Amino acid sequence: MTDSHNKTILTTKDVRLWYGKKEALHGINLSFPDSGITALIGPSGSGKSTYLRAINRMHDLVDGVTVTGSFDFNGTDIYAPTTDTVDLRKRIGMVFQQPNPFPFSIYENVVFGLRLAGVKDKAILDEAVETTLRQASVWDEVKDDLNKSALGLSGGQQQRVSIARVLATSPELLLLDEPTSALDPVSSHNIEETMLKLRDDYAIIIVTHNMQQASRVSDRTAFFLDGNLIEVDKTKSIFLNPSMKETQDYVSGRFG
Ligand SMILES: Nc1ncnc2c1ncn2[C@@H]1O[C@H](COP(=O)(O)OP(=O)(O)OP(=O)(O)O)[C@@H](O)[C@H]1O
Repeated sequence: MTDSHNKTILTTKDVRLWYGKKEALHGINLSFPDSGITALIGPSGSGKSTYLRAINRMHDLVDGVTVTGSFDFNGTDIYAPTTDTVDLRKRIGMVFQQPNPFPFSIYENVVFGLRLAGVKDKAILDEAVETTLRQASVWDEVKDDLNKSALGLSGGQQQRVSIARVLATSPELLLLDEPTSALDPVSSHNIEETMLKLRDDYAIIIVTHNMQQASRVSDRTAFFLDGNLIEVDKTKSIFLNPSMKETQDYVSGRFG
């Protein structure tokens, strides 16, 4: 939750980002508590995903992107040249719109990051598999099929296995980029239940187009428009009593 005893896990200041010469983020100042869910909402092209991807340096993989500003993650300067991005992405896990299991067994998907980190002890791996699949609310559905291919699962199950894979490396922050937009309503509901289960133990940032989803799951909501952060507040305030006219227009469906 986001009450006053929360510590801040991430502080971003004056974040600007250019795709080539085009400035897509115009100076975002936004901080996040160490637990609870923050939803990023706003019309298409407002910069939500661009901002989210900047947090774990996903833009490093794309030519021509320039990022400036400060990103303080629990004392780590995310963009310092000495920051190891592999380690960073373990600490800041990301779940994408399309479930993206590897073409391996369910078990091997979940332990992928642990194996990369050199963990070999089968008891530790087994325990991580059960714990994270339970956290991701998919254990009961897959426990008898751990050695079967993850590609044989439904989209919703694949997405929850992807969440377990991210949880297995003990992240401090989870980034979810429209995690339910490719899923049917029942699978989306399952993912929302999973998020609600995780919110006390993890800091979670979710980009969503679905305003009902933002209002159901998030503690705080940040409204983006044209590469600017218009306002951030408790989710109830954003939906019922926003400070800014642009937010009011968006949440009442007047545009976007
Ligand atoms: N790889 C890219 N190259 C050039 N411009 C890009 C790229 N990705 C995004 N943009 C531009 O940056 C701006 C912000 O896009 P972004 O995808 O972050 O918005 P968004 O709010 O997440 O939108 P959506 O809800 O549609 O995903 C848009 O003008 C978009 O066209």
